[in-house]
Amino acid sequence: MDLPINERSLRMEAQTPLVLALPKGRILKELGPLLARAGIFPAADFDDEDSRRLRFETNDPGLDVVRVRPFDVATFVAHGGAQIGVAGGDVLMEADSPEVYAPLDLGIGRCRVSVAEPAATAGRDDPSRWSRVTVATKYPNIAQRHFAARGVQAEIVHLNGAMELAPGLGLARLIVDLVQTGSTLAANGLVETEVIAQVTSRLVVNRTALKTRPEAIAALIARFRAALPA
Ligand SMILES: Nc1ncnc2c1ncn2[C@@H]1O[C@H](COP(=O)(O)OP(=O)(O)OP(=O)(O)O)[C@@H](O)[C@H]1O
Ligand SMILES: O=P(O)(O)OC[C@H]1O[C@H](OP(=O)(O)OP(=O)(O)O)[C@H](O)[C@@H]1O
Repeated sequence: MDLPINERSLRMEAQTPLVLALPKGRILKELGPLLARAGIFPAADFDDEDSRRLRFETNDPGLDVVRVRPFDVATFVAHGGAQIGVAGGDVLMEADSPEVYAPLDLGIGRCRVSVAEPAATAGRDDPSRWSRVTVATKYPNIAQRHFAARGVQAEIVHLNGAMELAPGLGLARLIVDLVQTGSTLAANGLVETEVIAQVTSRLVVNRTALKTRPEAIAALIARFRAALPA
């Protein structure tokens, strides 16, 4: 019997593996044990840093994983290329996408997004009297929103790393960056002056996929939830 086109495409979609986008780097290292407790075992070369493959099957024929840069997890999930992913709260705040739903805090990648400035000048004048300030950051949206809420216009110098160098080299007065132990700031003569947000990594889901494949996605969320430490 011929099925109507909509029903046919829904059935085909239900047979396609879900794609889980995972961030390369430090979060992936912390995520390993959690994936194992959730019963998700990617193909053996997933852990091989020399492998050029980016998409991997798992022990579950209904689930593939892709390994992408941390910021790109939000983009893949927002566009529906990956239906589910793991992203830091910093990345989610920066992307601020209505298509990305974050139902589960995984409690890993714990740090904060903060403002920092040179120890030598910190506290010298009153920030509430500034009308503008130069800020070096890889988080232009977070920084702009943070200062705009205080009536200060942030002029952003967009860097992808080593923000801590910027004040000393005259690129910006302040930085907005991640802080965990504070040792990177201290090693570069900076002090944390304000915490903008606490950060952990979240399980994220594409909102449309949540409607089109609700059972498969709910089952995966439940597996991650059950894998969290009590
Ligand atoms: N010092 C830290 N302590 C704890 N979590 C951190 C720390 N630095 C980053 N994170 C978390 O890990 C995520 C990925 O950071 P990581 O440093 O691995 O990648 P990145 O250097 O930002 O990525 P890229 O390779 O694309 O530049 C961040 O988005 C944040 O949520
Ligand atoms: O407070 P701390 O414990 O010192 O951690 C903070 C540092 O960690 C992150 O950098 P990362 O090590 O990921 O290097 P990156 O700049 O290449 O992203 C962040 O950008 C800080 O530089």
